[in-house]
Amino acid sequence: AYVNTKEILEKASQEFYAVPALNINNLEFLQVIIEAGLEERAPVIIETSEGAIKYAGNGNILRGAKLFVDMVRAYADTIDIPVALHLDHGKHFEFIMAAIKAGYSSVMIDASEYPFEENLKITKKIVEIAHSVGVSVEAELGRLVGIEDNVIVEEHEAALVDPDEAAEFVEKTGVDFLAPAIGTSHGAFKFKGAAKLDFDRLKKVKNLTNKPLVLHGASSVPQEIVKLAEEYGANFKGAKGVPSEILKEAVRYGINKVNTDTDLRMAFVAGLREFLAGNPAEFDPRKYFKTSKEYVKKVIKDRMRLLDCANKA
Ligand SMILES: O=C(COP(=O)(O)O)N(O)CCCCOP(=O)(O)O
Ligand SMILES: [Ca+2]
Ligand code: NA
Ligand SMILES: [Zn+2]
Repeated sequence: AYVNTKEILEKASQEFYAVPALNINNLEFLQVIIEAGLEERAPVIIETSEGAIKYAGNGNILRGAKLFVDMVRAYADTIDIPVALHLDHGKHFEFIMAAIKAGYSSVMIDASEYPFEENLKITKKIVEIAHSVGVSVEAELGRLVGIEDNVIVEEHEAALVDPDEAAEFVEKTGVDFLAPAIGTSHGAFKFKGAAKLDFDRLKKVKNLTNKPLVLHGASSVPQEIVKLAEEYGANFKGAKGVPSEILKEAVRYGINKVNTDTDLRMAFVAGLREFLAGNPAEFDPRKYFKTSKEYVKKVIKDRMRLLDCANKA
């Protein structure tokens, strides 16, 4: 069934587990996400960035948003696990409104690079609009460090969430779930030294807001996948993610939505490189993504179990 993201996350927050939020840009990732959800009996949160919407719609924003809603609902309306579609990192009003108009379950307004009062004002406006038509809202406090396409934030501006600000922010904006920056970053090259998240801030944000919380930049970048891809020509020197143990701890302290994109991308490209190296004669697009899809599906199923949302559908 096609549901509101808030429904999935409120339950997760009550029961202290988390749900992976899985980014898609094409049909193949959607297919394996749905299969994984059905096999693990897990709730599914699918999300698309603004870049994904541009990509799917050949630059036409409303067409891209509509395409994703129709693709996701074609699956969601025909299966018995809850499925939600979320706009990830909505930074531009045009994309947020297109997602709402197209029928997304929820939208993120990411105004976290602006000063607090500005972020609050912008977020409040989006919440009023979205809530008026039953769409739930995610917002972000603090800044991620790192680069992922157009999700680029200057390193020196990196600032972790201020827990006292979080309480005021949630109170004044009415936002449904919050992404507090606690030390992660987007992409495959996280952390300067050892992987470390600021759990002290996380616990405070949870206690002060009592809202479902979102961890961005949460991919683990499993080394076996990095090695496999490199065996077939990839160059992922220095790739590093969030270790599973740290993710589990984040869930214990109140994280309920775990944004995962890089791990899916790495698994897909490792599988693609391996398949193409071993099948020089293959050119059927229903065949040459086979290994990629198997690897992505396994990453998703493992993460559903790690976050304890398996059998929670
Ligand atoms: O927090 C995350 C995922 O973090 P991860 O990189 O650790 O998987 N996300 O919000 C996903 C970011 C997707 C950005 O994609 P574009 O390239 O389309 O802009
Ligand atoms: Ca941000
Ligand atoms: Na998001
Ligand atoms: Zn993110």
